[in-house]
Amino acid sequence: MGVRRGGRWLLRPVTFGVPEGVVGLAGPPGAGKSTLLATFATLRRPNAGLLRILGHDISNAAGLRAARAGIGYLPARFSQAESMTAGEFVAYAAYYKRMSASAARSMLRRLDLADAAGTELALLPPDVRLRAGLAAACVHEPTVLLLDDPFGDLCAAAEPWPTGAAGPGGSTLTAAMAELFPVLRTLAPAVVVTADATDTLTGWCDRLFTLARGRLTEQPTHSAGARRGRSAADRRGADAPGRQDAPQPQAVNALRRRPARPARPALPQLQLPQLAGLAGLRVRRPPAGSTTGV
Ligand SMILES: Nc1ncnc2c1ncn2[C@@H]1O[C@H](COP(=O)(O)OP(=O)(O)OP(=O)(O)O)[C@@H](O)[C@H]1O
Repeated sequence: MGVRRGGRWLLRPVTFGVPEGVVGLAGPPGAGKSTLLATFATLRRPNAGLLRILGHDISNAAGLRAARAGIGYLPARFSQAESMTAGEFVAYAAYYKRMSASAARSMLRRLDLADAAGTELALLPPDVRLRAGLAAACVHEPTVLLLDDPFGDLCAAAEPWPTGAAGPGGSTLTAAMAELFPVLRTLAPAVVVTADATDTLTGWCDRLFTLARGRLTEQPTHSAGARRGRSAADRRGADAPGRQDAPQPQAVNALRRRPARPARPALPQLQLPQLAGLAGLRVRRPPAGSTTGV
């Protein structure tokens, strides 16, 4: 199939298949990754050729309906829902997928979101917010999971801070990826995940492709074991002996090529009761022995 947009081929007509496992798709901004993923998600039609999903030809209504039932799709910017709590967001997804509220609750538990369920998406750290997005995309247990730039916020959070101070850094990103990728593998038999930088996905996927100037090219994936070994080393901490001589993780090198973000004004450090007061809420103290803290 082929995909065109804005008068040019984003994917020149080509025959290919997406196998089981985790398939990475990397390419520079504007290369067409989001458009290709939206095509896989059946939100767009191919401009040439035929697209079959799970054996269904999506050019007829019955095939389209059957294919859609097996697809989970997380667009790049689901943050429009940021004033919803994680629990509301997953419940809303369940409602639209005609799943029960208990399916939503079970997915929240499965993605370790029970404590975060009552917190607005905007207030959650990027990795937890991503897990909420995954829970919403997978509440109906899809066979094909399409994730558009899911690590974008994590990558941005790992950038050095514009003040010049060291940010959380690539080791935090690598540790988060080391936790997220095994989870991704359990969510659907086939997972397609995009990123701007190839290095972000190298070592994590079973197959890795780049999309540039309308062509898909398969790249070496390197072994996931090497990546796991590196993340274990990263988690041992920046002060570990020999750390400074060690090669930088590839993900960090990729981040360095990103343009710096504008500086954010420093926020005063407020305690929970003050924040709640600003929002007009009353804070209930947790019962003694509670681990949630709120
Ligand atoms: N609404 C539109 N109308 C016309 N052309 C568009 C439109 N949106 C995007 N395009 C074109 O499609 C190209 C691919 O956009 P797409 O968002 O799929 O790229 P991408 O690789 O996902 O990039 P990014 O990571 O920046 O989202 C863009 O370079 C642009 O030329």
